[in-house]
Amino acid sequence: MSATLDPSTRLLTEAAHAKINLYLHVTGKRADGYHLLDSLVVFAGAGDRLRYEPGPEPLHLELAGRFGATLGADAAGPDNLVMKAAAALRAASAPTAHIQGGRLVLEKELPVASGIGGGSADAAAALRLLSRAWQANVPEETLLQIAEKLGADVPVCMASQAARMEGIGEHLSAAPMLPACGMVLVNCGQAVSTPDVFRKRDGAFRERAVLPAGWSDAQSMVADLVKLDNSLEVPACMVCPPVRTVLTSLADQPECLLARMSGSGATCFALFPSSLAAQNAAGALAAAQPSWWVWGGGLV
Ligand SMILES: C[C@@](CO)(OP(=O)(O)O)[C@H](O)COP(=O)(O)OP(=O)(O)OC[C@H]1O[C@@H](n2ccc(N)nc2=O)[C@H](O)[C@@H]1O
Ligand SMILES: Nc1ncnc2c1ncn2[C@@H]1O[C@H](COP(=O)(O)OP(=O)(O)O)[C@@H](O)[C@H]1O
Repeated sequence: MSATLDPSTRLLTEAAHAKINLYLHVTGKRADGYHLLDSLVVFAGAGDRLRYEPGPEPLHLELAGRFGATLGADAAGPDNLVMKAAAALRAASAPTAHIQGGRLVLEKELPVASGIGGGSADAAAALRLLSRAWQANVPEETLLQIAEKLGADVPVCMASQAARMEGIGEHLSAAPMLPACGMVLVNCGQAVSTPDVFRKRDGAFRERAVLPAGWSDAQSMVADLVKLDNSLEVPACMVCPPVRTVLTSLADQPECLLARMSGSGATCFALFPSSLAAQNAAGALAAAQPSWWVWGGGLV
């Protein structure tokens, strides 16, 4: 059945969840300048949402949501990662595919250029959604190659499930069994450029982490995570000093188990024993700092 005949909204919407790096070790650097990473990636309930209404060509994108306007004037054009994903999928689709135009609406609820991979999650959501809607029939392996070309974080966002990420982001393996826990995300409002932060990183490379098969509770996970770190936290603080204030504010919250920066920043996360504890902390932080973006809840 073609996507135009299918009235199901579920088929034509996709969540683009925030990607959080529980730790991020920069373990080396490739000849082309890209950095080798070792990271445990999880996905938070927070996210953007992508909707598709199939229609005549051309395909166009509309931006909505809290951060829809932050992306800039040309943001809905061909440089948007959603449109890049659509173009790449169109080129790789099977001859039998039902490619259409119509309207994509991106509800942008995640802060932009903030270390939680919002753009990457949007690109992955577009690949999942349009593959289905267009019956593109693109092999999984080709989809992952397309994802890799769109950005280092896009492959892990395809499944949107906890994973260990290595290489420059293309080597994915199973994450340890994760315990239930709560998470708070805070962004101070300053966009941070990923290449700038990588450029500022200095000093020895970190080793690949040794991880257990799983953790039974949040406390034992944190006991291991504190031995690891985010290699980009120090350079990100040089680029964006308010990250330090955010980390201190998170660590000061009752029941906070760990406060750390995600990706290349500036968004920081804190782990809590439960979603309820995280929601309480998020409420307190949002009241104290109305200009910050604050989210509290659980993992996907
Ligand atoms: C640092 C991480 C960690 O998860 O997250 P974010 O801060 O972006 O969320 C990612 O590796 C970012 O992935 P992504 O944002 O897709 O990066 P890309 O667009 O591919 O690359 C942007 C730029 O970052 C640098 N880069 C990125 C990834 C990597 N492994 N090494 C790098 O040196 C390069 O200068 C590159 O030109
Ligand atoms: N759909 C999109 N959402 C966010 N950023 C996008 C999107 N499309 C293109 N970009 C560009 O990608 C860059 C990285 O964005 P983002 O994925 O939010 O960063 P990060 O991975 O650090 O959270 C931004 O500077 C923005 O200009």
